[in-house]
Amino acid sequence: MDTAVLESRATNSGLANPGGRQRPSQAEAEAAVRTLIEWAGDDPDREGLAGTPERVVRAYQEFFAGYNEDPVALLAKTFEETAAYDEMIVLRDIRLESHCEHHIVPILGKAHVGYLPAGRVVGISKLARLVEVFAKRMQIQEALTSQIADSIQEVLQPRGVAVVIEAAHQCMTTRGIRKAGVSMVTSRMLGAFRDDPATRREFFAMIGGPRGASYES
Ligand SMILES: Nc1nc2c(ncn2[C@@H]2O[C@H](COP(=O)(O)OP(=O)(O)OP(=O)(O)O)[C@@H](O)[C@H]2O)c(=O)[nH]1
Ligand SMILES: [Zn+2]
Repeated sequence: MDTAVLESRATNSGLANPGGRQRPSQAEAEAAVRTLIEWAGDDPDREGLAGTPERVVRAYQEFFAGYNEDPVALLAKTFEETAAYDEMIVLRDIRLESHCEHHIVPILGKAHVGYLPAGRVVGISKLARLVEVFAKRMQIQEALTSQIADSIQEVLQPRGVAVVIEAAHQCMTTRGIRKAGVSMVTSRMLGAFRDDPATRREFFAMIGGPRGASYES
């Protein structure tokens, strides 16, 4: 399948970079941060805060770098010389740092990604990079989970994909209801992982089952 077809399929599933709209300039973004500082009740011109708008904008560039990345291109390079390996491939305990789209505060946790190859495999680091591409956007955990699984299914067309995410939402732990220690668990099972209970069980055995919040929340 050529890249154009893959790109259009990814776009149809809402996977492509949703940017495309005209972005404000860096100066406009810094001015917005300055407004928030004033709104919070502090003086943006005092020494400690003078460089803060610029620093916050730089931090946002890191937090939201995923809008500049293309998940389809990331998975495009595959290998077929696998000695006919056709068992499950699982990358577990991928550190996840995202931001919730409702409050723009951190979501911290772990992702586990598995698939059953159909002839070709992808470099294992690419699975972790794929998690990053979608995590470094404003997210809800359900969409993040689906986007990771769906892009692997669309691009690699394996016999199945499984994604599990366990994460703490700081919008629940540090504000609002303030329930520390709560984690949210989401999963997306496609192909054999959805249809075959034994495959699903094998995957959960390989990731050790959702193991609770062993990350900082
Ligand atoms: N389903 C889902 N909900 C999320 C996620 N991240 C944050 N939320 C929730 O999104 C909801 C937003 O609800 P609102 O009532 O609009 O916002 P709010 O008044 O700040 O809500 P509280 O957090 O309850 O104070 C909250 O219940 C959050 O807990 C997520 O990844 N998935
Ligand atoms: Zn939130």
